[in-house]
Amino acid sequence: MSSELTAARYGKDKIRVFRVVREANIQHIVEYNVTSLLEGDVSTSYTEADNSVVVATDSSVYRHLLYFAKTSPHILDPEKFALHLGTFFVSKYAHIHKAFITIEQLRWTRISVGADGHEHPYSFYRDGDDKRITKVEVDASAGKDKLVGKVTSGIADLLVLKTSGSSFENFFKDEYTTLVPVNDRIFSTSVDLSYTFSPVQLSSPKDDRKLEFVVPDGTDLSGGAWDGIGVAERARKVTLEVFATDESASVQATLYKMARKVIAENPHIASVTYALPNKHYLPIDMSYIGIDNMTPAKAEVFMPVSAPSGLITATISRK
Ligand SMILES: O=c1[nH]c(=O)c2[nH]c(=O)[nH]c2[nH]1
Repeated sequence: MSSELTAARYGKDKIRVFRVVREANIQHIVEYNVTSLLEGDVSTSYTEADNSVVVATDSSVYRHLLYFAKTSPHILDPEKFALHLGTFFVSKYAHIHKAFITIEQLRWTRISVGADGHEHPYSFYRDGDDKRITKVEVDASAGKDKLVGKVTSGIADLLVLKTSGSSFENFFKDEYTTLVPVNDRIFSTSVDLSYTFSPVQLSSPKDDRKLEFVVPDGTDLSGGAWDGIGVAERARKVTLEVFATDESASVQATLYKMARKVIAENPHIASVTYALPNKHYLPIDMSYIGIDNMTPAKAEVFMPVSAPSGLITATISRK
């Protein structure tokens, strides 16, 4: 039998880090779960037990992440922070050619206080279980002076439900069809969204603490236009608004409207993928006691079904 190593990637997973940024009158926080993985000329560590090529996951990967959490000017901005960290890894280590940084950001929202409901400068609450996800690849395989940053971000676990404004009719029917068409039903899903930015060319930081973003035409986007935080806010808002207001003919049709709007509102987004489980809530048949709970307008008692669910996915790309 013969075999060979065809892929290898290693690093640190489930790194939990919390950072406070203190300004004179306000404090900012982020809580991240980070995965930081490296690829490069490390095959002998697997095939010959040669640890000399291993940038140890503790001493380098984890300790550098902590150092960057303390010093990076981009810590509050997950896309830029991940690009900064990835750029550092592939720049510092000659034999590391790719870095893969995944950041899951937990929600902390400012508490509103007082009669005017103003935002408190240093008190926060968890206002949702959904996470903001950023996946960054920094690719130095074309050369250490030709770094490319590939960024996909999105949302996970955004649980939503509407009690009307959703139908499912006129679907394909054959001898297996038992599903009854409905013009009004509960629609619930746990939104999994990811959107891909156009790749960015990065320059290796001469000073660790800086990171220049340079797009192919030479325009410096470090200031505003390439705005991961803004995209994330708009994408979450569009997702919730379209979900709430669409007269949904199906999960498929609503998904498509959401994705098109995310692309229309965000010029740097090249494609959008949604994965939407159709979390079924089944009306209970109460005809045994003479009560109509099955016609859509009279359906009030439902059984939430945890499994199975439908799963509707699609990718919509900019033309
Ligand atoms: O919105 C829906 N899409 C489907 O593809 C489907 N299939 C199904 O049984 N119910 C639904 N609902």
